[in-house]
Amino acid sequence: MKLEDLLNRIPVLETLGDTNREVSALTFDSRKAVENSLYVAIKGTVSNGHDFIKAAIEKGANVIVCEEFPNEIIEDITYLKVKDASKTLGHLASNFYGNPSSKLNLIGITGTNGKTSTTTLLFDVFKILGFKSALISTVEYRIDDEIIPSTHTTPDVIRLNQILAKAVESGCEYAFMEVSSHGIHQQRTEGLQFKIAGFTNITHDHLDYHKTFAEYLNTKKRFFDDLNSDAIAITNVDDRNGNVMLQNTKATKKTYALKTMADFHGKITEVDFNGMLLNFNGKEFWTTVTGKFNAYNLLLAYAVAIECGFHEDDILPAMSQLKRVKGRFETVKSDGGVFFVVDYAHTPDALENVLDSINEIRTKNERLITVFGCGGDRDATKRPEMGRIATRKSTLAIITSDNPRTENPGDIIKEIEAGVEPQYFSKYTSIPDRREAIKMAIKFAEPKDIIVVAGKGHETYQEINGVKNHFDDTETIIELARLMSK
Ligand SMILES: CC(=O)N[C@H]1[C@@H](OP(=O)(O)OP(=O)(O)OC[C@H]2O[C@@H](n3ccc(=O)[nH]c3=O)[C@H](O)[C@@H]2O)O[C@H](CO)[C@@H](O)[C@@H]1O[C@H](C)C(=O)N[C@@H](C)C(=O)N[C@H](CCC(=O)O)C(=O)O
Ligand SMILES: Nc1ncnc2c1ncn2[C@@H]1O[C@H](COP(=O)(O)OP(=O)(O)OP(=O)(O)O)[C@@H](O)[C@H]1O
Ligand SMILES: N[C@H](CCC[C@H](N)C(=O)O)C(=O)O
Ligand SMILES: [Mg+2]
Repeated sequence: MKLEDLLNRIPVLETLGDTNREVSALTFDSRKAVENSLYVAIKGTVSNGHDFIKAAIEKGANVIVCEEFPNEIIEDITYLKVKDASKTLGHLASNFYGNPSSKLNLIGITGTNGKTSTTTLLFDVFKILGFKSALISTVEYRIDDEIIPSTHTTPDVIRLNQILAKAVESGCEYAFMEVSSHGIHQQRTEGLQFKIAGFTNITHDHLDYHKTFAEYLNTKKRFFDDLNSDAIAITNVDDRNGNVMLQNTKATKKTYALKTMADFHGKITEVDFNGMLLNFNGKEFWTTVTGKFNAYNLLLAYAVAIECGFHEDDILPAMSQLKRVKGRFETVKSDGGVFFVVDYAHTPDALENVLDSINEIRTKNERLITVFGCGGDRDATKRPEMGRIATRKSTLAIITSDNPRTENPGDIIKEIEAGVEPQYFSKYTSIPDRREAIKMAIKFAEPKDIIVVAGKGHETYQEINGVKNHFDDTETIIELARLMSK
């Protein structure tokens, strides 16, 4: 593509060198620069991309976009100075890939919990309705039936535009994507044109990165602040910060709730391990997707589908056919009658919701055993809170490991234990090896008891010191339950 076309509507403060040249590719990583590519120097969390300008040129980049010109200016290279390189990258990526986000209906979902669930439910509903869509999620990226492995919940803006361009080319009319707070903060969604933005909820997570809850909240809000006036913003007004999200948006505002008045109002009529009987805006339907929190995800998906122009008489029957989302309140019943719930709850709020959902369903004759841990190199303040919640809400909590990464598993466990209240000291035990922890839960369980294995959901690995060893909660449960004939 011609550099002059690529720069269409992008403000440049100062130019050195010739702008009449072809650009073969875009990159923000010097190691991935190729012949005649354009390298954008970004100030990151660990290093500064400006230090790699020379390395990018050595690999073939001949256009450099940066916030400060380097000391050494090389002949035949074009240097463009911009105010904000990250922001500029977003607009360059959109231009380079032909502005794909404006050629389909892009729907972004943000919030602490429920993004993967809601986007996946939407992708599945639209498939049932007969539409081809793209999905960008923590679990996987999809272009209709094609599955692309996921690296980030919200990938970088070049990758995003690549996927969206491919989706447009494949005839997708919709794209459902998760918008993480890291993604917003690092401007990975810059330049994308969202048709609808949805908010699930906001609770404690990622304070290692955002430092304070106020900053985390503000980052999420920025996604709505940046929407165009022709977009639609849908928020959960049962969440105490639901309205905050829409304070400064130019988009049309819509609300959904189970507890309060809202444009989209839902009610749970019945809920058990097999599914839920729900009532959305006065119409009842049954779904096998269960767990109280999933009523919120389904309601947001319903609101999005209505705002896309579909009729409730088409949406609700499609919702009745939905399957559960991988690793989100997935249930397994062993031959011995023990009930397992595998769930990706890795935040205090998510764990509380899962345990509350089960406690509302169970008759209390059965015991609830919770196996969980907390990730290493992630927000450590979640740890004591999760320890407190698990012991408060279960008959027995077994504290174990969940991706220790570079941390010592024993130290993480100690931080979780520190949150257990004295009256519950007898309600927990700690077993660092996750397989052994699940084994202990099964040994302890009697028919009809419920074992929740939380934190890893769909994950198929346990990450220790940069190595991802195969580990799958569901697989381990099935194997151990069979071996132990429970
Ligand atoms: C903390 C964080 O989010 N880091 C992301 C960030 O990297 P960074 O800012 O640390 O990059 P850096 O190492 O400081 O480098 C700065 C710049 O120099 C460039 N560089 C660096 C070295 C070199 O030799 N040459 C070079 O050009 C880098 O490409 C970069 O542009 O930008 C990179 C490119 O987009 C991301 O891949 C990277 O994600 C890391 C791997 C990551 O683990 N991120 C997680 C925390 C994340 O983003 N998670 C969220 C939310 C998860 C959820 O709760 O769902 C997600 O959306 O996945
Ligand atoms: N609407 C919701 N409200 C509260 N908790 C939820 C909700 N939806 C899901 N959860 C809980 O959060 C867990 C993670 O759900 P999901 O993967 O959909 O969230 P996410 O926002 O994509 O998370 P991540 O930040 O890891 O991408 C679920 O396993 C469940 O325990
Ligand atoms: N996207 C989240 C997922 C956490 C999942 C949990 N299993 C862990 O490793 O902490 C994160 O990277 O913080
Ligand atoms: Mg997710």
